[in-house]
Amino acid sequence: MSSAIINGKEIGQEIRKSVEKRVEKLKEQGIIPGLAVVLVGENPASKTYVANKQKSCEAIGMFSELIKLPEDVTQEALLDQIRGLNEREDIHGILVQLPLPKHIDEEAVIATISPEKDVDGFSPVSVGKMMLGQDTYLPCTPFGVMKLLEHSGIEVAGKHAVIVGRSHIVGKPMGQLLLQKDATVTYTHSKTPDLPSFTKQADILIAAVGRANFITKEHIKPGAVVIDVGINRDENNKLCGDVDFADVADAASHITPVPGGVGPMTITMLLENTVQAAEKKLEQDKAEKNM
Ligand SMILES: Nc1nc2c(c(=O)[nH]1)N[C@@H](CN(C=O)c1ccc(C(=O)N[C@@H](CCC(=O)O)C(=O)O)cc1)CN2
Repeated sequence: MSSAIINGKEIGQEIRKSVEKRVEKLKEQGIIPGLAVVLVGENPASKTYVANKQKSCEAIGMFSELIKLPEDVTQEALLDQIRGLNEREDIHGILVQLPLPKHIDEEAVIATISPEKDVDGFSPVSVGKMMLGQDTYLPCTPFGVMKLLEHSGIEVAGKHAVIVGRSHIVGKPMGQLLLQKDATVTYTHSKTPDLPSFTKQADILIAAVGRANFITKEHIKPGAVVIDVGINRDENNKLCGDVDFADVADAASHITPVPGGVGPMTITMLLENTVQAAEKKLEQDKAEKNM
């Protein structure tokens, strides 16, 4: 069997074109959607992701501002920066690049971002709303996976989705979004005994465990859709996912590559969420004017 490769770069570009049109519309009404990106320290991967986020914003006419803080910034100084951004009229979305240095309380930082500007969808308010199926900003990576499935014509309802991984930013919300589309969801993780006995039941397998080439053919039911959320380096320092692509490709009906699969969708959905935030703010301002 040969599998269809889901091209996240292409699908992401298509979505970005429609987001760009919405940016143009906002600009006609005097609004430039603005994203503030807070980067703490010198983590090389984080620096690359942040640079890509800024470049992607600028490419579709959005405004982006980088707030670069030293590795030893205090918790209070970081919270002050976020409180300041919460008040700014020209900033519609705020994100704090993760991971943060160990001395910083990540949960407190995320909880300080105003829910109206939480375009990463990580704050307790956003997570609660997502769980309840209410209107909110969805976390960009799981949101991007849902878009990949939709654009690839993959039906989710009635399917058995198995998630490998239980992180707050990918695994947990991923299962929730699939559940909301009527999939039957099983969560597994690095400590699940006899993992293949679970993953082999998956019509849709989401690998988000953070281990290079961890998922092999023995984990896959023939014809399964395999979505690789991992971003790792192998023993030769080559970028790779959680799925051993060469081993699994023939068994899967559809598969995402790394790079070029889920990764580009994460930034695409960040653009979508930020434009949504600017649109909501405009509507709110109009409603207040008419009161
Ligand atoms: N505040 C956040 N922090 C982090 C998030 C997040 O969504 N919000 N996710 C990850 C990192 N990340 C975005 O921040 C991210 C990772 C990877 C990619 C991507 O496009 N990957 C490319 C390969 C890039 C490369 O060559 O290294 C791909 O897979 O094709 C985008 C965004 C953790 N932190």
